[in-house]
Amino acid sequence: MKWTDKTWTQIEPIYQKIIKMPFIEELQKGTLPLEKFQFYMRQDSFYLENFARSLALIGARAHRVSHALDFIRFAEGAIVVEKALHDSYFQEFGLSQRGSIEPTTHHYINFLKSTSALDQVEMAMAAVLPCFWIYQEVGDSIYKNQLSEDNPYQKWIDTYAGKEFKELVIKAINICDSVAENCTPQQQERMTQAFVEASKLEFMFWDSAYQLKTWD
Ligand SMILES: Cc1ncc(C[n+]2csc(CCO)c2C)c(N)n1
Repeated sequence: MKWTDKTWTQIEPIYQKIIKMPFIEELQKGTLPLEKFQFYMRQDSFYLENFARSLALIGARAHRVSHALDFIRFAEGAIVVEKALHDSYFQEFGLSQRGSIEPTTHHYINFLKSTSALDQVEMAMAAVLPCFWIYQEVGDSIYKNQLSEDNPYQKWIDTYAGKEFKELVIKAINICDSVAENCTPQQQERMTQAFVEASKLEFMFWDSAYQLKTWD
């Protein structure tokens, strides 16, 4: 059994909880209060910038040059493609400043940075995989179950439900499976742990946006 198949079954309960979150259900219906989406977008803009730096660092540390190139391209994608989504929403919703990094974003960013700098590169690859894979599953699930045709969050949905994004995710999944093959069972277990932790942080990221959770 592939490492990714085995590992996804571990986070299936977290994924099921994510698709039933009010943030996701209301995003799907288009009824999510603008204030909550704006909070999410502002925090996500900090997240993306730091996530891209982690991807570039993983690229630099990858053993195979083809993986280095893939991660450098992922890093570029995080800045170019998703930043464009942010810029258009920042403009559309009149967001001028992003404010400051709130607790969950702070936690997630620092988890990614320390994992990609200090842990074995295979663990770092596993830690960034939920960011790709969960977004693709959530994007697909929203797209399939969508009722409203006039959704202010359609651009967000289309970014993650598209064919292009799916190909990117398959690439990230295949890289993890190929590095896992050369790992010991203990190392594979540590990869799984990093994957599970990042999945919990994905849940928390949406939950904190829904609750507008700040340091104060
Ligand atoms: C909290 C949070 N987690 C994941 C993503 C999705 N995402 C961000 S960068 C990237 C890879 C390259 O495009 C992906 C899939 C997000 N936007 N915000």
